[in-house]
Amino acid sequence: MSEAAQTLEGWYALHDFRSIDWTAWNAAATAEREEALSGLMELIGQWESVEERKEGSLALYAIVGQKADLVFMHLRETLEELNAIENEFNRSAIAQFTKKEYSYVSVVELSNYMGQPGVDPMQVPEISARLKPILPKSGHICFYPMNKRRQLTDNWYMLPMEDRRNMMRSHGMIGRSYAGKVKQIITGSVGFDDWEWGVTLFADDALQFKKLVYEMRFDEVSARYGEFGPFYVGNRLSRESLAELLRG
Ligand code: VOV
Repeated sequence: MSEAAQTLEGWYALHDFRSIDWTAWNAAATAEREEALSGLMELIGQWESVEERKEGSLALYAIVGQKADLVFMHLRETLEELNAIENEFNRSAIAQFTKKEYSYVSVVELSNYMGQPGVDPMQVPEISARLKPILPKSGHICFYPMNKRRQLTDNWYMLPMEDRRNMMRSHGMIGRSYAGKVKQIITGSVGFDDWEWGVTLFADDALQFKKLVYEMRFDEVSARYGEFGPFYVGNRLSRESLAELLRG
C-alpha cells in the first residue's frame, strides 16, 4: 500500500448555492419583500459578527450564469454550526423566494507534501492561520470540486509518496507564481461530499482564474490525475449590493 499523505484539518466549510425565485419575488407585496430583505440582512449581520470574533467566516458572491444566483460560503468550527446556519436560512422569510441549487460540504485541509521533517506544523503560526482563514474580500470567487484520478494506468492513490510529493511541488510552484493575484482555499471532502476536494479561488481580476487553471492543466498532477466538476464564478456582494440586486 502506498503511504497516505497526512492531512491537517481546520474549519468546516459549507458552500450554499441558491437561486432567487424571481417570479415569486416580483409578485410579492413591497412590505413582504422589505421584511424578507431585512431578515436576510440580519442573518448576514450575525454571520459577519461571527467572523469579527474569529469563530468562522463568510464569503457572499453573486454567481454569473444560470447555475445559481448566490453563493454563501460559510466556515465554522463544527458541522453542527453549518447545519444550524442552513436551517436558519431555510426558516427565514427570504427562503420562500429562493431555491436550493447546489451545496458542498468539506473541511479546510492542508497536506504534508510540503511539510518540513521534524517540524510540528501546528506550531507554525502561518499554518494554523491557513486552517482557520478569514475569507478574502476579493472582487471575484471561483469554485469547483475535483478528484484525483483512480484508473488502472493513472492511479494517484497507488503512486509512491515521493512521486506525489514531486508533482505537488511543481503544482505549488505554479500556484506561488500567482501570489498576490489569486488566493486558494483547498477543502477536503472525502467522506463528506461527492468529490474529493473543493477548490475555492479568490481574485480581484477574474481573468487570473482562467490563467491559473489553464496553466495548471499542463502540469502533470492536473493534466494526468485531475478530474473536475462544474465551475461556478461570481462577483462579490456587499450587503448594499445584495439589497440593490433584490430591489432592482
Ligand atoms: C493559487 C495558487 C495555489 C497554490 C499556491 C497552491 C499550492 C498548493 C500546495 C503547496 C499544496 C500542497 C500542500 C497543501 O497545502 O495541501 C496544494 C494542495 C492542493 N492543491 Fe493547490 N495551490 C494553488 C491553486 C490550486 C488550484 C487552482 C487547484 C485546482 C487544480 C486545477 O488544476 O485546477 C489546486 C488543487 C489542490 C489540491 C486538490 C490540493 C490537495 C492535493 C492532495 O493530494 O492533497 N490548487 N496546493
